[in-house]
Amino acid sequence: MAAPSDKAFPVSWDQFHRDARALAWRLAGAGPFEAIVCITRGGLVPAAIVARELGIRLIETVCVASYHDYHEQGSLQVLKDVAPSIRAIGDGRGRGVLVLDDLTDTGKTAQVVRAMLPDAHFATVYAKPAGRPLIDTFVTEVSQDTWIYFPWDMGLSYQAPIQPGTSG
Ligand SMILES: O=P(O)(O)OC[C@H]1O[C@H](OP(=O)(O)OP(=O)(O)O)[C@H](O)[C@@H]1O
Ligand code: HPA
Ligand SMILES: [Mg+2]
Repeated sequence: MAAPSDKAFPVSWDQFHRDARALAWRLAGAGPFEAIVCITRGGLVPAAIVARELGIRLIETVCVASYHDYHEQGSLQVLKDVAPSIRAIGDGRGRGVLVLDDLTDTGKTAQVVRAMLPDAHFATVYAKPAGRPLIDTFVTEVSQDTWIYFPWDMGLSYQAPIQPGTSG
């Protein structure tokens, strides 16, 4: 389970697009990739952006769920495996396949997918130190006690002024 986070790292759509595009620039020299496997659901968003930038049209999902409640990692469940046709790419161990997720935190999700595709190239937009060794390419590292707030989980809301006792 992820420790309750002290720090918040909010990411806007604009920032996420820029960071995902920066990831695509880094991946451009690491291929060629025949297919993307995105880890749902968070991996669907960077997958769309990276696929567009790198001209990849063969997109597969592996469906993994672990954080059932906010901040709490429950038991990790693989709801849908990688299709045999994608597993068969390259040497049958994932060479030539790009695995994408929005972030790695404890690294447990990446570890489960790495067991399916050991030679695939693993990439995330954000990485925390515990998950970092599992990932080949990422853009921004944040500390383990930081919680990343993605734009698809947020909405506009009132912010109290910094100075206590004053109104906005
Ligand atoms: O490195 P870990 O500690 O395993 O955590 C990282 C995973 O947790 C989140 O997914 P989550 O299981 O919450 O599902 P979601 O993508 O559907 O939001 C995130 O999108 C990563 O896939
Ligand atoms: O920091 C995080 N933010 C959003 N989802 C997550 N899932 C694991 N860690 C995180
Ligand atoms: Mg996820």
